[in-house]
Amino acid sequence: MSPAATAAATSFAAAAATAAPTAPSRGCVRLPFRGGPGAPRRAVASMAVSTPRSAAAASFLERRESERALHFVKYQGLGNDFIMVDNRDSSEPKVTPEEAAKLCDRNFGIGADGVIFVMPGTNGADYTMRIFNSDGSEPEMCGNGVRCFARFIAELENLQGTHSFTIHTGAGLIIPEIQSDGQVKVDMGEPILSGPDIPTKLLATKNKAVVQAELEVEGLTWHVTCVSMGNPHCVTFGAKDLKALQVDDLKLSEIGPKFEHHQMFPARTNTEFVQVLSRSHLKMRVWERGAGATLACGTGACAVVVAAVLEGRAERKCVVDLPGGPLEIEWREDDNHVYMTGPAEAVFYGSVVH
Ligand SMILES: N[C@@H](CCC[C@H](N)C(=O)O)C(=O)O
Repeated sequence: MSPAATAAATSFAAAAATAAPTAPSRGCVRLPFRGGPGAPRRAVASMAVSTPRSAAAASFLERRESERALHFVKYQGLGNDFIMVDNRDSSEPKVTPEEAAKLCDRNFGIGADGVIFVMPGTNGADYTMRIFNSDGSEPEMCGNGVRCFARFIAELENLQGTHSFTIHTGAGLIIPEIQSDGQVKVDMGEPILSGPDIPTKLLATKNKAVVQAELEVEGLTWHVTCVSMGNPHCVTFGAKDLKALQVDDLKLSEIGPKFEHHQMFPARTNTEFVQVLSRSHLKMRVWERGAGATLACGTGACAVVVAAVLEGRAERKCVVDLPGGPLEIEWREDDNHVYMTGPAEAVFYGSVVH
């Protein structure tokens, strides 16, 4: 994927700026916003552009019509942003991990925390979700991504109102439900607590789970609880001999990678740093495996509530504040499933040529 083959809205802006004036009845290149300020940016064009066309406009149109054009919609869930690709016609992702990394680059590409593919269902599920992180690695699951996925399906299938889907993921079957207010509630399944299955080499400390285990990072002994929501998470409320974490004070980009690549995590790890505001209100920052500091992490927020319950710090139903906004998380006692509720919205439509 050539970095020069930038998002269509960018190319489109250039094309529109240089296109010769046209009579409205013959069509015009219209830029791009429909609806109010909150409405998604849509690179919308009436394509009957009258001659003469400028070179920029011509090359834009050729690229747009090329068979190699990849159309995408950018979605975000609490600022965790994804390039969504309609991949319903194939079980092979339309872009490679290397291309995904380039697309996610915030300077030389579109910019995103990951690329998500809507694929045909497998194992009886309605759809399959695959995702590449912004470094090109492939995680098993993505909580904010699955909310975006549900809203993207509704858009593709032109569905209005409440709907739920079964989605096959690397973490098993995940069930998002679009609610009447547009929020998406997701049955995220059961947390995995056994060390080798997370995976972590840290030894179990409590009923086969790794709870408040000691982990040496940067000369400090951190207390960590490890949880998999299909993907691995290391949750910490602080280090020995330090007072309670003030998450805003953390130097995340320095400390985050030390956890991510720690030898105790053979598949690397996502790490959540958490401050307890009350027994039903937590505040966290996240360093994501393969994506770095992001504004939100849905699986991370679920892991945080599970860890807080295991450590006796919080109730099973909490609001979790992330830099991008709050998520409602509940770890239900009756079915052992974790439920996550939060927003997801389309913010940008475009195309790239690869
Ligand atoms: N942001 C996501 C998690 C994405 C995957 C993660 N980086 C990993 O490698 O496991 C979420 O909202 O859950």
